[in-house]
This record gives sequence, structure tokens and C-alpha cells, in this order.
Amino acid sequence: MTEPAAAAALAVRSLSFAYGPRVALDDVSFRVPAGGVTALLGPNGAGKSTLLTLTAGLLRPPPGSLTVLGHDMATAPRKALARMGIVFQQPTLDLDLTVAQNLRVFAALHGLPRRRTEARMAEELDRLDLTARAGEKVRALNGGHRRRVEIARALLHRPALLLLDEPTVGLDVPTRAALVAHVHALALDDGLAVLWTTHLIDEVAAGDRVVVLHKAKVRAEAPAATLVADHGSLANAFAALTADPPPVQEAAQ
Ligand SMILES: Nc1ncnc2c1ncn2[C@@H]1O[C@H](COP(=O)(O)OP(=O)(O)OP(=O)(O)O)[C@@H](O)[C@H]1O
Repeated sequence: MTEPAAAAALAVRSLSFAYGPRVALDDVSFRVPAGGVTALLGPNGAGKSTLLTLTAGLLRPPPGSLTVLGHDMATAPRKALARMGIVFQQPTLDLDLTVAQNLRVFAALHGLPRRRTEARMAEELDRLDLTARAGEKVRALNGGHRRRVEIARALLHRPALLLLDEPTVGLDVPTRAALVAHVHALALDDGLAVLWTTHLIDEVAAGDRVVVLHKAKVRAEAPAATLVADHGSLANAFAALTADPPPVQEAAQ
């Protein structure tokens, strides 16, 4: 697929969205560079899920633009969606199918040939430490393993951008930490760009980029290290950036 050179994995420009009178996104702009993890950090109600839902093409295109590897969601949604893998906040696996069956259904919907499907499944199940669980029904897996199955499934068609909407909701602390580590390893492995939405600052790694969203607006876009240098810690940065009235927005780097 021909893609513009040096295009961001995701570029959001001047995006606004409202549910009737309720403004969920107000002139939001930020970039997710190719490769690495960008944490979309915001308290409840900040607009994170709305942003991911728009990126997935599930809401009427609003004012502003969303491009994935240079493909505009408004004019080339199929090309944009083909480069994207998505794990929604609510689990979407069939509990009564095995791990492998869940993956095969998804691969068939994406038009992957059978032999290629089996090869890709083997690769992703291995990367996510799930090979031994392939034949088990999803119902038998714990929450962390189920999330990893969803991530493996979202990666089968080799997307360049993986969107994760609060993927650790409902997981205990060690399972959350393991999932964070797995996803960071994926982004290091093969240049995958990850947009990880969360309201938990301990899910942000030192090398991540951070976009702080609060009350429908981007309050900062910067490497985590820059926020730590400027505020002393990520917790201080988050507290300051989600305070009212808003501080002056920090520049992207
Ligand atoms: N279907 C809807 N109808 C009306 N208002 C909505 C709808 N979905 C979200 N909202 C509102 O839009 C705003 C942004 O919500 P959104 O779910 O995108 O935030 P969020 O950052 O994902 O929050 P959370 O962490 O709680 O999931 C909130 O004020 C929310 O109440």
C-alpha cells in the first residue's frame, strides 16, 4: 500500500465532537508517531473513548480531520481502517469459542488466506505468551489472558497502529503490569505505534509520549520524560494539567 513518507501513524487535527449539547472533544489536535507508545491520559469523561470511537469510524465524521498513515478517515476510511487494530474497552471475544477459533473468525472477516492465518496466529500467540492456550475456550482464561487474546487478534492483519481503550479495566495490579509490559514489548519489536488510553499514570512508561486530555481539550502533548522534568513527577504533571483553570498548553516535541 502506498503511503505518504514520514506520515504519523495517527494525526488528529482540530477535531471537535458533541453528543447533543455535551461537548466531548473541543478542537483536539495531536500526533501518534510511527513506532512506540503514546499514552492518551485523562480522567473519566475527558473524551478518550469518544476519540477512539471516531478513529474507528463508528461515529459520523465531525469537523476536523483524522488520518492514519496519511489516509484520511473522511475520504479513505477503508485504507485507514486496514492499517489499524482496535481493542475496545468492553471485551468482544466469544467465550464459547477457543482462542484459536476467535482468531480464525477475525482473520476470515479480514480476508486473510487460511495458510497465512495459521502462520500469523502462531506468531502473535507466541509474542503474547498464549501458544499453550490456543485450544482452550476463552471462558477458561483469566481477564489478563483474555485481553492478550484480543490484542493478538487485533494484530493478525499487521496493523501499523494499535488502539487500546483502557485495556486494563477490571484487571488486578500484577496482571495490569504484565499487560503494560507486553504491549510495550510489541511496540519495541516491530515499530508498531500504540495509542493506549488510560486514567492511570502508573501505566505510562518513561519512554512513552503522553497526550493529556481533560474536559474535551488537549492540555499537553509531550514525552513523559519532559513532563517529569517540568513538574517533578508524572503525578504532579497530571494534577497540574487537569487542574482548573487550564495551564498554558505544553508544546509537542
Ligand atoms: N453516548 C453518549 N451520549 C451522551 N454523552 C456521552 C455519550 N458518550 C459519552 N458522553 C459524554 O461525553 C464526554 C466524554 O465521554 P468519553 O466516554 O469519551 O470520556 P472518557 O475519557 O472515555 O471517560 P471514561 O474514562 O469514563 O471512559 C463525557 O462527558 C460523557 O458523559
